[in-house]
Amino acid sequence: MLLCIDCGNTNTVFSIWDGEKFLCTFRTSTHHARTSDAYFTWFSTLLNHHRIEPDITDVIISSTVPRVVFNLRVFSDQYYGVRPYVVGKPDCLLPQQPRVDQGTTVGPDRIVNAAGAFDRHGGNLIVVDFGTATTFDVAGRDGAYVGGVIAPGVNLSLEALHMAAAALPHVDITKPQRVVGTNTVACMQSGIFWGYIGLIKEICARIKEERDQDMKIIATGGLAPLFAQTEDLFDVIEPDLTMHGLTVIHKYNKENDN
Ligand SMILES: Nc1ncnc2c1ncn2[C@@H]1O[C@H](COP(=O)(O)OP(=O)(O)O)[C@@H](O)[C@H]1O
Ligand SMILES: CC(C)(COP(=O)(O)O)[C@@H](O)C(=O)NCCC(=O)O
Ligand SMILES: [K+]
Repeated sequence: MLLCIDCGNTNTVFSIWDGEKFLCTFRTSTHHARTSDAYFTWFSTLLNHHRIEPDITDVIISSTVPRVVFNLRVFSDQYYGVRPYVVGKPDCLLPQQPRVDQGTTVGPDRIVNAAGAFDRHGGNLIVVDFGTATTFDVAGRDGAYVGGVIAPGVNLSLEALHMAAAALPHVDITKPQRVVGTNTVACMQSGIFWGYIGLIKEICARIKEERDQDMKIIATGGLAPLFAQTEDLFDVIEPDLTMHGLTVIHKYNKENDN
């Protein structure tokens, strides 16, 4: 069985793939100081709770936080005797090489999103990923990551208002009833919600225009359904897209004897 680990700047997600389906998905906050033993304590407790006894033979990791990779490698080695594939490292093969400026680093989550989306939908698409940052990851006709857009994440934007302005409270995002808010919280929610609707529409339209092609738009991340409520922004919403991409890259490595 394959353990897929997707480590974002806010949350780290573990999923076990049995070759046909994901058996379970567990989420914890990302902390670079978490030790291999702490990962195991957390993970094995949840597995016991759900009465899952996996036979983990392979591990693949995507991490947007470089510092956590060391402890995840130790975790994989100590507890499963497995050398993990780490997306973005030279010893993890990619089905398609990213086509970006020389010397630039691409977030591994974005490469994984492009691979996962290409596997399900073919080439020429935009993945909108609502994470700590909101990213637009563009995959070309052959499925390669060819670039994209990085915008501040939804919660990050709300937090920034709260941090910088003494009179603005911490608020959670929801769809406001009206555009014109009649209290502080409603005003802030309106700014972020409708601002994001505009941002998503404008960026996707401009990407399509720039590439002179119609492109499928796939959304992932917890907040995708919230924005899809109002308008037809996405062709499809796939919460497990990054995890699926990890299984695709793992399969590619196996098929190529890596
Ligand atoms: N279902 C959800 N509802 C509301 N907020 C969410 C949901 N899922 C994620 N978020 C928020 O989106 C932000 C990023 O989430 P996540 O996808 O875990 O980011 P990352 O992959 O960068 O770690 C967090 O601030 C989190 O609170
Ligand atoms: C853009 C990101 C911060 C998004 O990370 P996330 O929101 O998933 O935590 C991450 O993909 C990253 O650090 N990228 C490196 C720069 C790039 O992709 O061009
Ligand atoms: K992400």
